[in-house]
Amino acid sequence: MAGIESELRREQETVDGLYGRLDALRAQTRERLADVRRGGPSGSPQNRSERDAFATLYEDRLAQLEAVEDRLAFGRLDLSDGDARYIGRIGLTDDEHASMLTDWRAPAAQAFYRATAAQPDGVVRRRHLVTRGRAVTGVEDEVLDLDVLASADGLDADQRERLIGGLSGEGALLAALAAGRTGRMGDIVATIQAEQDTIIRSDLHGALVVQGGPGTGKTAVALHRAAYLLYAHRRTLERSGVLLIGPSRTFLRYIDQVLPSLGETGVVTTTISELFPGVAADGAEDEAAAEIKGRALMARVVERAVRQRERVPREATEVRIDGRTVVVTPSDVQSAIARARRGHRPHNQARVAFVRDMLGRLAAQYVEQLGWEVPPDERGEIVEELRTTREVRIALNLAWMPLTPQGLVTDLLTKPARLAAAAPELSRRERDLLLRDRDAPWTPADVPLLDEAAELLGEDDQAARAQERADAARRSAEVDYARRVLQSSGNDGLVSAELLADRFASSGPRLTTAERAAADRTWTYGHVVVDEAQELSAMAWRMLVRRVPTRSMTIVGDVAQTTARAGARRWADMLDPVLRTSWRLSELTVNYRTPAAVADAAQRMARAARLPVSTLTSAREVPDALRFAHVGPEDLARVAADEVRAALAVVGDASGGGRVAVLGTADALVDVRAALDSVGLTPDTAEVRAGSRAADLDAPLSLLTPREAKGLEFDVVVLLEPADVLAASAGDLYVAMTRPTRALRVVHAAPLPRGLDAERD
Ligand SMILES: Nc1ncnc2c1ncn2[C@@H]1O[C@H](COP(=O)(O)OP(=O)(O)OP(=O)(O)O)[C@@H](O)[C@H]1O
Repeated sequence: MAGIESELRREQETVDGLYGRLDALRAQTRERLADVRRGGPSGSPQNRSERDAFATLYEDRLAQLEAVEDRLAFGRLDLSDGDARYIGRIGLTDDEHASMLTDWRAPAAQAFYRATAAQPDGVVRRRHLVTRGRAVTGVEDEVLDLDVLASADGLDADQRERLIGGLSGEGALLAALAAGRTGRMGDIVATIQAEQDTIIRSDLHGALVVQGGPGTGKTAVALHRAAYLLYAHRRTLERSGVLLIGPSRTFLRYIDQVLPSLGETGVVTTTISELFPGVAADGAEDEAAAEIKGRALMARVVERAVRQRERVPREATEVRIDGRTVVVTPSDVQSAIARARRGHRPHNQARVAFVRDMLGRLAAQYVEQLGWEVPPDERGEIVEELRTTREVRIALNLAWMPLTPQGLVTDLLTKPARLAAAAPELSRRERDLLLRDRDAPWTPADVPLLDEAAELLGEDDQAARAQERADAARRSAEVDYARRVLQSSGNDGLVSAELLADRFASSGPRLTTAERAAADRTWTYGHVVVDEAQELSAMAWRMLVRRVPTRSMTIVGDVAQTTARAGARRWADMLDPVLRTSWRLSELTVNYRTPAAVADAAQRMARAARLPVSTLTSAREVPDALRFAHVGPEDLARVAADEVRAALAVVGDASGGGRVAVLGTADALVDVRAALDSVGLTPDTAEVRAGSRAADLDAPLSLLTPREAKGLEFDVVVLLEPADVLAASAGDLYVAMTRPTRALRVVHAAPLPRGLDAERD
C-alpha cells in the first residue's frame, strides 16, 4: 500500500512539473501577444500586417496550449535502458531543450500503443496515468518484459508483485468505454488500441479505406489520423490544409471538440452540401431523385447539357453595320465551334476563342465590302465595333452562351426539353422525378452536379491568368522576406516561412488556411478525410476527388450501414471509378461502443437482412443490456415513455454525462413526444429538453430518426417498432440498434424482424 502511495506521489511530482512548464509557456506566449498588441495600429502597412500575422500566431499557440489542459500527460514508458518517457497530448521540453513530455504522435511514442509482451520494442513497462484535473489518482501498469523488470534495481518485493500482478492493460480502456456520454465525442488518445494505431500512423500517400462495423472507432481513428498527419507532415499540410467531410452539421458538432483537444484547429470540417461556396443546399429531397442525381451517369448528362449550349443556328443572321451587312452563317459558326473545342478548355474559356474567331470572320466580310486594304489598327477598331454591336452579341451568345453552374443546372432541372436532350439514358419517369420549380432551393444532391458543371464551364480567366503570373513573382519575394523575419525574431520553427508569408499578404480580415480553402471551390487540399463515407454518391466522389489531386485520403465507413440509396454497397464499386487502384483497405474489428449482447443481436438482424456486415467482436459485456417490451399498439408510446423515464433515472452521472435517445420513424416519434408530455417529460422543461430535429446534443434526451442518429451514440436507446424502421431500410435499423453504450430497450407491437424474433421475452 505504501508502495502505491509513494509511486503516486512520484508521478504527481512529475505531472506537476509538466503542468508548471505548460503554465510557463502559456505565460510566455501571453506576454509576447501583449507585446505585439501594444504596438498599436501605427506604422507602415508592412509593419501592421507583420504585427497582425504574429498576433494570430500567438493567439493560435495560446489556444493550443489552453486546449491540452485535460489529461496533459497520460502515459509513461519505462525503457530497457533504464530511461522513462512520459507520453502526452503535446511535446514539452525544458529550458535546456531536454524532452519532458513526448507528443503522442511522435515516433518515440509509438511503442505506447504498439508494444506487446511478444514484441516489447525496448519497453519494460507501460503505465497509464489516471488523472482528475491536475491530480494523479491512479496508475495502471502493464509489464512487457518481466526478466528485465525483475532484475531492475531499486524494486522491492512489494513493488515487483504489484507490478506483475497488474498485468491487465484494459482498465483505462474499460473505464473510458463505461463513462457516461456527454453528447460530445471525446478523444481516445490515452487508450488507442494497436489495430487503430496502425491505421492512424499509416502512410500519407494514396487513399486508405477503413471498413469497420458500428462502434469500432472509425470516427475516432479518422480524427486522430488527421491530427497525426498534421503533426508528421506539417510542412506539406499546413498550407494546403486538411478537409474533413462528415454526414451532417449535427455530426460535425458532435465531433468538434476532438481535434482541438489534440492541439489541432486548422482542419476544414464540412458536409457535402456545403462544399460548393456560395450555395446553401438545405432543400429537402425525394430519395429517389437524390439517387438519380448521384449516379455516375449524371457526369455525362451535365457534360451534354454544356455541349448543347454550344450550337450551330439553323438560319443565318444578317447584321447591318454602318450601311454594310455581315452575316453570321451556320457554317462559320460550325467551324468556329469545332476550332474552339480543339483546345479542350472549359466552356467559358473556350468561348473566348470562339468569339475571337467569329469576330475575325465577320470583320473579314466587312473589309471585303470596303474594297480596299485596311491597316491592322483599323481592323482592330472594326473588330471592336462588331464586338459591341448588340445583334452580333446576341447571335454569338445564342451559339455559345457564357454560363454559370447555377444557371446551367437550374435550366437542366426545370426545362423538360433540355433535360430530355441531355439525359436520354433516363426514363420519362426518372426525368419527371428530377424536374422541379425554378425557385426551389438547392438540395444536397444538387451540389455535386453544380461542381461538375463548374468544372466543365470554368471561368473566363484571361485576367485571372495574368494576375496569377504577377502573383507568383511577388510570392517568392514574400517568402524570402518572411524567412528573414522568422530568423531575426527568434520564431524559427514555430511556423513555416510560407505560412507566415500568407499571413503577411492577407489584407483585410486575416484568413487562416482553413478559411481561405473553404471559400475557394478550386482549392486543392493536402489530405481529405471522409467519415460515413458509405453514404456518398458516385457524383459526390467525383467532386471530392477534384479537391485532392494527390488522392491522399482517409475514407472511413461501413457498407452495412449505408442508408442513402445513392450510397455504396461495395467499396470497389464506388471507389474504383474515381481512385482506380490507388486505394488500400484496412479493417477494424473490435466494437468498443455497444454491449456484446446488443451488438450480437444487431449483427443477427443485419445478416438476416443480407447486409454486408463485417466481423465484429465486442470489447465488453454489460448486464441487462438488451430488453424487449412487446405491447399492444395503443400502449406503444406510453411504454416507450416509461422506458425513457427509467433510463433517465439511471444514466445521469456526477460528471454531467448520461444521454438517452428515442429512435424510430418520424411518425412514431410524434406519438412518443405526446406521451412524454403527458408524463411530465415535456420537451421544454429544464429537466428534459428533448432534442429537436436538429439534434440538440447537449440535451439529456433526444428524439431522432435513425438517420439523424447516424454516427452518434447515447447511453441508453429506446427503439420504437423495429419492423417499421426496417421497412424503410435495413441499414437504418442496424444504425439504430448500434447507438447505445449501455442498454437498448426495444418497444414493439408488430412482430420483431428476423434475427431478433428469437430474443423476445
Ligand atoms: N481505443 C479506444 N479507447 C477508448 N474509446 C474508444 C476507443 N476506440 C473507440 N472508442 C469509443 O468507441 C465509441 C465508438 O467510436 P466511433 O464513434 O469512432 O465508432 P464508429 O466506428 O465511427 O461507429 P459508427 O460506425 O457507428 O459511426 C466512441 O465512444 C469512441 O470514443
